[in-house]
Amino acid sequence: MNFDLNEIRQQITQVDRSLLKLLSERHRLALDVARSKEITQKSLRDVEREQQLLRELVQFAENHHYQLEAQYITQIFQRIIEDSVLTQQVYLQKKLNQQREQNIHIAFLGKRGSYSHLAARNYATRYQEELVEISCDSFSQVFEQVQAGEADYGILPLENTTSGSINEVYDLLQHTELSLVGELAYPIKHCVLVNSQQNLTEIDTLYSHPQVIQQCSNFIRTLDRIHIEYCESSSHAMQLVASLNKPNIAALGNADGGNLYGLQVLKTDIANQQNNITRFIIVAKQPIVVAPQIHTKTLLLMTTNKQQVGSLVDALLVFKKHNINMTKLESRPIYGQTWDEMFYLEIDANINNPSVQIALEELRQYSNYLKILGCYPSEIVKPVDVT
Ligand SMILES: C=C(O[C@@H]1C=C(C(=O)O)C=C[C@H]1O)C(=O)O
Repeated sequence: MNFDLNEIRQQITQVDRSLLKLLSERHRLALDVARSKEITQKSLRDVEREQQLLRELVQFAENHHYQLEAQYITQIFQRIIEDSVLTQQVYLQKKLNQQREQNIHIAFLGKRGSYSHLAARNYATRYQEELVEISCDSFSQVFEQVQAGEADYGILPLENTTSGSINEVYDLLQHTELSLVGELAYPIKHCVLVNSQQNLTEIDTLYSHPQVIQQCSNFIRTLDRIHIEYCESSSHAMQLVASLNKPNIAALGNADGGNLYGLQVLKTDIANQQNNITRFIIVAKQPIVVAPQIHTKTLLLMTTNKQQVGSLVDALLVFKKHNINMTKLESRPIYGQTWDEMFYLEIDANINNPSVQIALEELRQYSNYLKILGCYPSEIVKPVDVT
């Protein structure tokens, strides 16, 4: 038995490299699968195959006495499968929409290090593009930059698992000519960021964006006599705290962003909910076509006839009749029309599918106004249930 730490660590490094090599091999095979499905038009996701695969892996480990927990195996392979599905999606979408740009200009709220910036980086990486950053001061500026052709895409947060819908973005969608072309789920991990390692009790002022403050309200309530300074974005807050360089102030933001401004993490994981994820949408000037093999979502904007009793129910029943799953229903006031409401409906559907087109035609009978805001690949890969 060898107990030399350096030597054992060298062996671990070797094993990790072998794992990486195998992961890259699997990644390459996923691309071959995508090419095959491009020809056969077979659905990209095969839940039965995934379940079978996971069950067999757990059984295989058990038969070989690997001493690895079933849950551990399942979680790791669910993550691997997620990468495989998204890799295939990107391949099919790039082929179909003939994206040839070397780099993509993405407009986002805030400065470098904001959550929107980190999500934009993620989106560009997923599509294997070089990101050209276009930092904006407001959500409306993100829309304007894309409209003006300064940016290819705009990235905007639509909802968060802790604080819910981002109304301002929903309202801006009411008036835009842009189309939704994608979505992205980004895990949000809020931290307290400071200039130097001080004690939490020395802090009397917190700087951040209102959404972040709301998402960390339980933690903030535990602090004595704290003053809140609202900022345009969490990155503005981080930059301000870094430039003021005072011991009594802190920014709430993410560790990666804080790092860009030379801030240190004083406390991590301060959000009310551990599972704090923001769903971003990606907007562009032109709509995209989504390959039929891909799990697709469509966002609709609709008003119903208020004079007609049960008009919203009638509208929603159209989806039931056509076996279309609705993933979200949101309502927002219409400015200038007191008590009138605009409905946002997100459905699991591809508008190029003839049966979906029939359903949308039927929906028009129950709506005064109906607009397709966009049809886009769902980039949220729900893990299969293997219990
Ligand atoms: C790779 C495939 O595509 C998807 C990804 C899977 C995987 O990575 O193992 C399994 C089934 C599909 O949901 C496949 O169909 O085999």
